[in-house]
Amino acid sequence: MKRILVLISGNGSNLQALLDQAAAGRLGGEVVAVISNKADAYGLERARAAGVATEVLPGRDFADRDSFDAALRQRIDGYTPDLVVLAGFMRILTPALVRHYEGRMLNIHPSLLPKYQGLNTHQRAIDAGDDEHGCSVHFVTEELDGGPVILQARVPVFADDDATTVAERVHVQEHAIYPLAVRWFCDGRLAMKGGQAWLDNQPLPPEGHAGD
Ligand SMILES: Nc1nc2c(c(=O)[nH]1)N[C@@H](CN(C=O)c1ccc(C(=O)N[C@@H](CCC(=O)O)C(=O)O)cc1)CN2
Ligand SMILES: NCC(=O)N[C@@H]1O[C@H](COP(=O)([O-])[O-])[C@@H](O)[C@H]1O
Repeated sequence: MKRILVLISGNGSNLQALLDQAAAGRLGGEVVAVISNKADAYGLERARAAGVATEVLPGRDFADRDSFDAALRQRIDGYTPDLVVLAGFMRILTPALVRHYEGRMLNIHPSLLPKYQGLNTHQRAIDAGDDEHGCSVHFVTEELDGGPVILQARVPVFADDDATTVAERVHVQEHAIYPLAVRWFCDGRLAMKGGQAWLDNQPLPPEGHAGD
């Protein structure tokens, strides 16, 4: 059973999707701990309700990004995870930390990468007049939201949408594709090699695995 550690900063709906799949025996691994950089993250309640260990590491307790990441690495490694999953973890990670977990750290990003790296992606898609938007699961690399894409899901954007309605539509897709990508990793089907995502020993295209 692979050991999965999840990093959060907020609501934790993606964490909940992972917990639900794990409880149903469909994740291929167990969530061994949840670490948040925000003490008020509701995702911590979700983890506790599932009997999963939780820790809080407030960014404000550290003088700089390097010292925070050094402490975070120590906390993470204490759980000896096979996979580290960012699920709404809202901190940019230092190159040293990313290198330590490269190939075994995933992120869910609320856009069709490489479009809209960074924050505020739903409003940016609306402001651009996009009629399609979505989410991407990718390996985490030093380049912010620039890691190789594993899986994407698309949603329509309607004229009367706002950032909240688009976010709700994207969340539904996130909760489907993230557990799938994590399952692929836990089953030994997914890897990062030469800066590319590979599934079943085949390199994935830039947009990730095409839906079935
Ligand atoms: N080195 C990397 N770090 C992180 C990656 C990555 O691919 N490489 N993915 C992000 C996740 N993310 C979007 O998916 C993201 C998270 C946070 C930020 C950001 O600008 N954070 C600010 C603080 C914002 C806040 O506190 O609200 C910061 O850290 O200064 C951008 C994108 C996770 N990290
Ligand atoms: N750049 C990172 C980022 O914006 N991630 C996004 O934060 C949300 C977390 O929701 P959750 O806490 O309910 O899982 C998700 O929509 C995820 O794509």
